[in-house]
Amino acid sequence: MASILLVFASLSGNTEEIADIIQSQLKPHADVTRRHIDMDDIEAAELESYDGILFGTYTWGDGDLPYELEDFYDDMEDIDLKGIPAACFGSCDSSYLEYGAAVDTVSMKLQKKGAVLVEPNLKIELDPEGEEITRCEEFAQQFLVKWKIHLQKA
Ligand SMILES: Cc1cc2nc3c(=O)[nH]c(=O)nc-3n(C[C@H](O)[C@H](O)[C@H](O)COP(=O)(O)O)c2cc1C
Repeated sequence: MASILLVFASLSGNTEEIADIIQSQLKPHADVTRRHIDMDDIEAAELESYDGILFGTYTWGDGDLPYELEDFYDDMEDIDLKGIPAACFGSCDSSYLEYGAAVDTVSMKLQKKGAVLVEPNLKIELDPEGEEITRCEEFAQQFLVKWKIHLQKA
């Protein structure tokens, strides 16, 4: 079965909740490896080893990356993700000017390193509730559809 890396940074658990919903959708269709940056041991080079990447992050400071993601992000400079389908998600807070900016930063980096962004960035207001849960499920389902098409072409 083809493999997907579900990797995320989450301090207070909101991005992790989004990751949980995504994981529940992916599970029957792919071999999913889940990594919590800061809690699990993961090097940026590990991103190269999967057939697909789902990357989640919350936003800190003034539209900044979380501290625990900074080294990982810098190390991404030295990897090659050529042609790997990817998508990004994260919990955000609309009371801040730079809404979910870290999600955009990470997705730009993935693309710079050659990954193919197959879904628009998913930004969820704080913890997913009601309609937002459906948006997370649809995001995962859409990713799967495009990911499978991509694998067939490769
Ligand atoms: C000091 C601080 C700075 C933040 N800056 C931003 C920001 O610039 N943009 C944004 O969308 N959210 C910002 N947030 C909100 C967090 O991203 C939000 O609380 C998110 O749900 C945390 O996700 P987590 O539960 O996965 O850790 C900030 C929160 C704190 C405490």
